[in-house]
Amino acid sequence: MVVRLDNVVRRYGAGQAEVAALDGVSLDFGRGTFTAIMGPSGSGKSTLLHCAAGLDRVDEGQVLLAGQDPSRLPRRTLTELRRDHTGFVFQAFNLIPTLTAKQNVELPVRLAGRVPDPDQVARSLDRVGLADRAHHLPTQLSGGQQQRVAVARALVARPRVLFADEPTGALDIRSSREVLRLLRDTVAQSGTAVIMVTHDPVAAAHAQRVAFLADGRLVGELAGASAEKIAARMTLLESGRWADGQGGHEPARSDAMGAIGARD
Ligand SMILES: Nc1ncnc2c1ncn2[C@@H]1O[C@H](COP(=O)(O)OP(=O)(O)OP(=O)(O)O)[C@@H](O)[C@H]1O
Repeated sequence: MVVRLDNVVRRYGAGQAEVAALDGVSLDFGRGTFTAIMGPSGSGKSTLLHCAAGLDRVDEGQVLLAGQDPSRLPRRTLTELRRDHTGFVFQAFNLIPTLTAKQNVELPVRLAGRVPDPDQVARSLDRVGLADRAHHLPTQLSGGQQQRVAVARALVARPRVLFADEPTGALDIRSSREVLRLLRDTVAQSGTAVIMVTHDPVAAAHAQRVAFLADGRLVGELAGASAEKIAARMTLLESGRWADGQGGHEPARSDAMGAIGARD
C-alpha cells in the first residue's frame, strides 16, 4: 500500500465553530492505482489530500505514507519522505516564471541538494511530450503544456504517489484530456499511485476508482464508471436532500447515503 488512511479525523476551529473536515475516513491507495476524490464544496477533499501527503496533521486515526506515519516523524525526516516519495500538481501549475521548462523540472532535484541527471530530466520532458520545448519559459507555453511541465517536475524524482489538486481546473477540454491521459499512462507505466481531487466528472472518469466525500465522510465509491454515472452521483450528493442531512437531520442523511450506496 502506498498511502493508507485509517479512520482519519481532522477538525478545524474550536467550540461552536469547530468543523470536522474529515470525520472518520478510511481509504487505501495501492501501487499503480489512479483514484479521483470528488464531493461537494467543503466536503473535505483538499483536507484529505493534505493529510494523506503529510502536509497537515490528523486529530484522530492514522495516515501511512510509504509505510510511515508522518505524525511520528521528525520534521526533517518528514521533509525527506515527502521529497523522495511524493509529487504534487496544482490547478495553477505553479511553475517558476523566470525558469525554462527544463530548469523547472530540475528544480526539485536542485532543492534536494543534488545535481540533476540530464538524461533523467530529458526523459521526464520527453515522457510528457515536451522534449522540443525544454528551453521555453512558461509564458511561451500553452496552459496544457505548462501543466505537462508541472507533471514532469512532479515525476522527476520517481515518486510513489502523485497528488493532483484540480490539475485540469484551468485547462480547456483538449488540454485536460492530454494531461489526464498523461496521468493514466504514468500510473500504468511507472506504478506511481495518482490521487486526484476534481470537480469534473469527465476528469474523474479517467481514474480507475472515484471516492465520494460528503461532510467529511466517505459516502461511496465507483470503479470504472462513466462520466455520466459519476455526474449522477455528484448531483445526488449536491442535492438539497443531502444538505437537509446536515445539522442533525440524520434520517435524511442516511437516506442519501443509502441511495448512493456506501461502497460499491
Ligand atoms: N484551515 C482551515 N481552518 C478552518 N476550517 C477549515 C480549514 N481548512 C478547511 N476548513 C473547513 O473544512 C471543511 C473542508 O474543507 P476542504 O477545503 O477540505 O473542502 P473541499 O472539499 O476541498 O472544498 P472545495 O471543493 O470548495 O475546495 C470546510 O468546511 C472548510 O471550511
